[in-house]
Amino acid sequence: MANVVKDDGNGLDKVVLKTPNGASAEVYRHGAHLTSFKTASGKDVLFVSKQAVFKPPKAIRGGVPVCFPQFGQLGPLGQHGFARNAAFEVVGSGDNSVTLELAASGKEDERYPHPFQLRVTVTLADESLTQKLTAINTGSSPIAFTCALHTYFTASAIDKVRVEGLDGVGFTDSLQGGKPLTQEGPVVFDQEVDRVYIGTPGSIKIFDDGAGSCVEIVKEGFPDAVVWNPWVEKSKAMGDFGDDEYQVMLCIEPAVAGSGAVTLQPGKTWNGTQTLTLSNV
Ligand SMILES: O=P(O)(O)OC[C@H]1O[C@@H](O)[C@H](O)[C@@H](O)[C@@H]1O
Repeated sequence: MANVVKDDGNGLDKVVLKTPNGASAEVYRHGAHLTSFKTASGKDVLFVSKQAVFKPPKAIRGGVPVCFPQFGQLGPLGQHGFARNAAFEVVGSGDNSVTLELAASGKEDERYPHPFQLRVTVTLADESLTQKLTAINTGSSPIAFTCALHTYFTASAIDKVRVEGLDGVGFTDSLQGGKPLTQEGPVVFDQEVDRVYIGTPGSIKIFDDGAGSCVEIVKEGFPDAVVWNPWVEKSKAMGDFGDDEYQVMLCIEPAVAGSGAVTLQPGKTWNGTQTLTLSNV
């Protein structure tokens, strides 16, 4: 069931999805931002900061900001592009799904004077959720973009979490000026982490020994994955993030980043998806 809520209490519109067995998801029109995914078995998969600001154009801290048409600082635009700051329209819904669209005219930001359509479709099932990002070049010249589904996951405690699936994968370390390194073993968190893993496998798993759960991320179309935890000092420096919240979250972000930008010819379409599936371990 897809239900549009006209005012979430902050004056913003959101769409609530529910399955008959009790799974739910919430997607804001602002940024096509997924802010909640609760499974039928009762697990809250996504983290949203208690300090998050629900005031456009500011991006919401947590859930899944859509970074488009630029990931991070990989281009002339502001950090992570402008889609996460923009108002989307609801253009379709099904039993357990909703599609939101940004019809960009090319006037949104003078540093990116290209028309495009960006669609985000969220489909909910009892223990899984799929997010599909579709970009269409609606202009008359090629466009190039990088992007990410900047997914914030909950963690019972950050020292109880390990990320499997990146062993042997090369990454650039954003905390060392983009130094190229290779992952050895699982990714664990005992300090600030800000890395772009390049050319990753299609499945990455987050094991949370404190919660006795595993979230599998299956991605297509996104060659790369960003792994981020702000740790102590960066948490304190962010106004919309609690000082201690780095202990209960981590970001794994399917991305087009280190592998280089996608070039899309006029009239052509690009798709990227991630499916998040919860299981007990
Ligand atoms: O504060 P923002 O713009 O939402 O970015 C959060 C983080 O996003 C991550 O993707 C970047 O790798 C980090 O460097 C950045 O700090």
